[in-house]
Amino acid sequence: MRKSQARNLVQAALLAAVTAVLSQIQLSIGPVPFNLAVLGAYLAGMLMTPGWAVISLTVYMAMGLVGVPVFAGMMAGPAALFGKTGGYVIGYIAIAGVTAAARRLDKPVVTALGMAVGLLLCYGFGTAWFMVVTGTTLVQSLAWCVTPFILPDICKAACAYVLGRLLQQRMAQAGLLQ
Ligand SMILES: O=C(O)CCCC[C@@H]1SC[C@@H]2NC(=O)N[C@@H]21
Repeated sequence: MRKSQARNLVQAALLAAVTAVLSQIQLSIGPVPFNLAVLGAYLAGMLMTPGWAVISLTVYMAMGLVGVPVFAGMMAGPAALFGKTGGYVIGYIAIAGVTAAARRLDKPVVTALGMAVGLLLCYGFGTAWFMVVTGTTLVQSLAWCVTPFILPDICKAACAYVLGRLLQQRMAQAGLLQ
């Protein structure tokens, strides 16, 4: 295995682990919890190529699927992934991939747009999944799955942008950035 590939693997694993930890910083505010997993997905997008960002969040999802308690509230297993909030976990992969693809163009506005598109995809998967699993109407699902999170999730995106830029600079100095 080439050195750069090994480095990418380690970074992807680290960001999956960071997302797992951030996912546990949560508040139960209704059927969908508030947590910081989205921040982990954004950081993966800020720090890795699109392919590796997608791999990182897929590893996060796979860890949860096989029983590692990485989902919100230390949940794990197929029942958790296919439960009412499982759609967001697919959405994290979209956030990481779209953010990373937008960041490649190296324009703050494009990165912000990519972050917004990723979040919309995450909300789309999360809400559709929630509706299918619970049989809730669209209006009620949006009230539970999207409305309470818009402002906090924008703040998470802004934090990830600032933190990501700082880490990018440090990683570039250390020769770790692609
Ligand atoms: O069961 C899980 O691990 C998924 C939890 C999903 C929480 C979603 S992610 C987008 C939105 N922002 C939050 O803080 N909570 C919801």
